[in-house]
Amino acid sequence: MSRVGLLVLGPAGAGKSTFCTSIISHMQTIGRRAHIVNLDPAAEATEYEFTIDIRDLISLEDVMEELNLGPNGSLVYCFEYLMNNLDWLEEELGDYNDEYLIFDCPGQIELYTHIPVLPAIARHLQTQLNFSLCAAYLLEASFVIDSSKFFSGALSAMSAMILLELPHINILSKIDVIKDEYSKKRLKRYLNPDPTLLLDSTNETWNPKFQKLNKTIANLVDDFGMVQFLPLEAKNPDSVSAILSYVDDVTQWAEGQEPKEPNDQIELEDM
Ligand SMILES: Nc1nc2c(ncn2[C@@H]2O[C@H](COP(=O)(O)OP(=O)(O)OP(=O)(O)O)[C@@H](O)[C@H]2O)c(=O)[nH]1
Repeated sequence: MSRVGLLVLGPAGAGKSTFCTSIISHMQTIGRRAHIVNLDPAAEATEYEFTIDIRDLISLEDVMEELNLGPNGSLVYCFEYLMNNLDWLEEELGDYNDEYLIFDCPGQIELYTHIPVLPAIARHLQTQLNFSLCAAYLLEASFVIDSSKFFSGALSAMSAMILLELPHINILSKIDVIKDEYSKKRLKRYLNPDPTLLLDSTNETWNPKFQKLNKTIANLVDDFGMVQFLPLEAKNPDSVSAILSYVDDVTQWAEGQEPKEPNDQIELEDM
């Protein structure tokens, strides 16, 4: 039986660590064992202790100080160091066989959208350590409910999806922040959006000379089927549970364990 791992990705402040701790709470409630693997060498303490912590291998502060690098260069160095010391990760993961491992990743999305370090680590987890992995890409709902920002968010999510080549779900986080009726209506439109329709409102506000480019991007997003986002309110156990059951479906479907394509949309009313 393979081990299950969820890679939690997304820009800084999208709510990744909060989501990870909410998963642990949920798992405790349903009597399933889960652990956080912290892959952020600059992480701050969270409600739950990290079971495995990259900072036991290397810390961002040390790299910045010793190599005189800035924060981003140091982060890349830390990941390359991890890549060259995968036996450390292998040893740390050794004892957790039938448990759920949640990999909390750094918010510097270039680690999974530009350079192939995290994809290489994911590949190692799959091929050498027998993991079934799924990637959850978080974007803040309040950021995305604007057409031009939607496209930039969707492109970053798509870039991660293409580089990682993992079963992938997109999540709109912090939906509880969206309170007024007008924004709630907009949110619904963005959970299962039609990129070509969103294009119309983008073109209204953008310089006409970009219309052809906007159309090409909308078609690209449409073609890749990057059109579904799941709503998340991290402090709402029903919301976390709905996402985890979706993750299970996506992972099992990708593994060919269940001939069922997970395409049922989680409705805001379900939560
Ligand atoms: N209202 C609300 N706030 C949230 C939610 N999830 C996270 N937050 C808040 O958003 C802020 C950032 O959350 P984090 O979980 O630290 O975000 P992160 O993506 O791990 O951030 P980095 O580690 O910097 O990449 C914190 O103040 C959280 O309390 C949510 O569902 N609702």
